[in-house]
Amino acid sequence: MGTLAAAIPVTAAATAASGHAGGRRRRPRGSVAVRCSSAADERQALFSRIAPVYDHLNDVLSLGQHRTWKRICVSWSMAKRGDRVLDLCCGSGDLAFLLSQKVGLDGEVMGVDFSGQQLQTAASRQDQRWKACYKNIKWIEGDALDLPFTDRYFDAVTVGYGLRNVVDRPKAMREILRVLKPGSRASVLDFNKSSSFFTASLQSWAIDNVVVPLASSYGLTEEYKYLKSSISHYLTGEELEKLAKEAGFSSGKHYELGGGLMGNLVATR
Ligand SMILES: C/C(=C\Cc1cc(O)c2ccccc2c1O)CCC[C@H](C)CCC[C@H](C)CCCC(C)C
Ligand SMILES: C[S@@+](CC[C@H](N)C(=O)[O-])C[C@H]1O[C@@H](n2cnc3c(N)ncnc32)[C@H](O)[C@@H]1O
Repeated sequence: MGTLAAAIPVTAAATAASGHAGGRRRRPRGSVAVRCSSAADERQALFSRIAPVYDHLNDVLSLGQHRTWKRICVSWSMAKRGDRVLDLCCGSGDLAFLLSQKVGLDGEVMGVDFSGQQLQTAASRQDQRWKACYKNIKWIEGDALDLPFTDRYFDAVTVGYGLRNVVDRPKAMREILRVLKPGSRASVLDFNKSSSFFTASLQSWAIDNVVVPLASSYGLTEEYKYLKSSISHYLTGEELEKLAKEAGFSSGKHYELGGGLMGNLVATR
């Protein structure tokens, strides 16, 4: 049974955003975007379940390194002061907050995620932060496969650990292309599906022997076991570059980070 997937504003500000988003793409009157994918529902539920401890476990399990990888992802998006940018699959907002500092109060940041719980975490983090620029962020509950924005709307898009988790990656890349202005970039950070036996073995060992056991102490064994299987079903850097070109991007280049444990695709429209 699918559930309604629509840009349901999380806050009053987001209500404005969905209006400011250049208007939604028009659907025939009376129609709704219905997500008929139990896999998507399961992932939405998974990320909602882990929302309360997500940030903490990321910091502990990566020894804070994920923040470095996210800064690189945002830097490579080429977002600059005054830009209108999208953090897709924003979760608790790490990349959106980094983008906010890049674009400043003259710019706009839209954080989109289909997990209301993740967005609630993001919104409460925003309330607790003192930097004035963070007022330029709006959180929108929406689906990466059916973005509530008009064509050529954004100057940059970031996706942090999101593309691996969407159920239709080619469709997600086509949506990202659609909402990007010509010549603009998508910067897609995720785990690297390494061709190096050593790196792949280290990554697998760390997840089996550190990540999952610690997650188990929070009652999240299955959620973090999903992490390992999702990486095994992800795309290699070369396949990500091909995915970008097939979606219509003029170029796509994948760079390994963190000794090959992570990777970042930079795709230019
Ligand atoms: C920010 C990171 C992962 C986000 C993330 C993505 C997912 O798809 C998940 C799916 C299910 C549960 C959780 C997640 C999730 O948290 C990357 C850093 C956090 C990782 C959980 C830790 C990865 C450890 C590395 C394999 C080894 C690090 C070695 C060294 C300490 C740098
Ligand atoms: C691992 S988290 C990444 C969060 C954040 N970008 C970060 O870097 O920490 C993946 C996020 O993608 C979201 N997500 C997965 N599929 C989605 C979809 N089809 N539409 C919107 N969000 C989606 C999940 O709800 C989750 O918050």
